[in-house]
Amino acid sequence: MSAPVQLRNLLFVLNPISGDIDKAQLEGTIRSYCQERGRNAAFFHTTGEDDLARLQEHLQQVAYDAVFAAGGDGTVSLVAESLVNGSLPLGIIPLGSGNGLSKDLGIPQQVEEALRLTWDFEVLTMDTIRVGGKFSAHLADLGFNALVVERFDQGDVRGPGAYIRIATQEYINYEPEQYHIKTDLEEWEGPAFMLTIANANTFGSNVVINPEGELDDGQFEICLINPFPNAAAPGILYNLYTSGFDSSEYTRRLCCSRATITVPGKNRVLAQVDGEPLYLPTPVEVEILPQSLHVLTPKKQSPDAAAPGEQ
Ligand SMILES: Nc1ncnc2c1ncn2[C@@H]1O[C@H](COP(=O)(O)OP(=O)(O)OP(=O)(O)O)[C@@H](O)[C@H]1O
Repeated sequence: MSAPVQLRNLLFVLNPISGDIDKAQLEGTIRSYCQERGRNAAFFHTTGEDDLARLQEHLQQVAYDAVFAAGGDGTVSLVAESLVNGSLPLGIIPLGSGNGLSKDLGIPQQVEEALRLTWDFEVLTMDTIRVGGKFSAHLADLGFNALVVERFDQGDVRGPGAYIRIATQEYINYEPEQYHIKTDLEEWEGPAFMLTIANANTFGSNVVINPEGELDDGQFEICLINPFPNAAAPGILYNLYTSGFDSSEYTRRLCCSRATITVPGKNRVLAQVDGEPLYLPTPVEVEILPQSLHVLTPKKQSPDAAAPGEQ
């Protein structure tokens, strides 16, 4: 699987509802940016219904050199799944409220700067994960955060303020679940406040749940936050925002390439997968798909000489 050196025909998958940006204007910006650099831009609009099947069908009918997700984490995950195990690279134009994977990849958060990936890029071939049969490119979890993501998804208010308000309300009465985890390397059993299955490092909120995790090492991490007394909460939060996940006595990470997660007494469990809440049947089987997705990332050292349009 190798990506073409020059990208000419580009598909932009747009989520009309993500981000607070005018999409007609955005299409115009993308179209003229690409035209000026000799690229062709086509657009695919998500509807919220059958988007994966429709996109896969479209990609079978029309040949592109790369597919860009212009939306939030959900749109990025959708486009990534349509490209997994294929030869086309994924580009990301971050528009959502979190944009976790784009941040982990070092992609600029401004549209005009992210568009530079259409002509100036490196290709990373990263791992992806299957969690209970669902595709995940970034982070999935069971426990407290999954509950907050579900409540957030059901509410009308967006943004970090709404997320923090819901998290504070839910924290007061939250009862941690008991989990049994069997990986290809070890076994763990106990209660957990939160259990994150991490291919990447950082949530869109900038919480670093999996410091040092590599996107292309053929492994994923299960990051556990064990139940903790209220007095320990500020310290744990501080660690999460300062890449200090491993410094707490209440946290632990299991590194593996396969795992079975059982939740005693439950035949399904609430999860969030790449930002989307859903129920997974238990036991939850998790496996890595090594080096299964090409992604466009900014060049580490862009040559000053290469001007737009020269490629
Ligand atoms: N045309 C549409 N109408 C309604 N919902 C849509 C449409 N297109 C996609 N969706 C839904 O949008 C969600 C994905 O949103 P996305 O992640 O792109 O943006 P976001 O929620 O604003 O960002 P973030 O995930 O970063 O918070 C999915 O649940 C998908 O089903």
